[in-house]
Amino acid sequence: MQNHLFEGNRAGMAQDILPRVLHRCPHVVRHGFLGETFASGLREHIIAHETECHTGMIGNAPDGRLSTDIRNSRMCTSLGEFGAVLADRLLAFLPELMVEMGLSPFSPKLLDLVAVIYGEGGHYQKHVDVFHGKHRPDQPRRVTCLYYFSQTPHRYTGGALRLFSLSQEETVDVEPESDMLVVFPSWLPHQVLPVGLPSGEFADSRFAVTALFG
Ligand SMILES: O=C(O)CCC(=O)C(=O)O
Ligand SMILES: [Fe+2]
Repeated sequence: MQNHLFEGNRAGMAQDILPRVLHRCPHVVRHGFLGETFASGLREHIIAHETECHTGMIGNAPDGRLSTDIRNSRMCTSLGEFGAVLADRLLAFLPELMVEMGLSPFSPKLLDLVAVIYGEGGHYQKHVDVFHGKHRPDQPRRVTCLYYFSQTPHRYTGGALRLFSLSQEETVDVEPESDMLVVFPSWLPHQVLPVGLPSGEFADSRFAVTALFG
């Protein structure tokens, strides 16, 4: 009898909860997250540190060879005071953002924070952020926060963030704006659509900070 009840509940859950998880792209968008002064200050900071922005590659070949096939972007970890301010604000906001996405709140810990710059030919193929690679298997990522800080209207082409539901049937395209925050669970598949940079100017690139919490 108990088994029947359990089976019944499980079937109910599958009908009720699974489709909502499978076909949803849980995410939160906040326009004007830290103010234009912060966004333009961070932009000027990164432009001044252009020489410290290195091409970020991913080892996808069996021999661990790095390539720009999966991801073509430059990364900068020298965010100065901007990084600390952003991390603090995100830590303060995350509990309410989790509730807004319908996900369980947790005590977030900052795992990674990096500025990512996409110029001509920049892109990031569909991926999830959950795995931290073989170096830190003990710290799975739970939430991805993206803070965009290219000037609006932007001078690059393309570059939308595409979110996919787990079923792959639903997609949401988010057009980055200056001082905009986007948050989603790190298990959600997502992609950066190809970027063009007609001016060729580093200052006109697609700028974002990726902050990962676990
Ligand atoms: O910049 C974006 O819109 C997404 C970047 C991303 O997926 C990542 O850094 O893991
Ligand atoms: Fe990602």
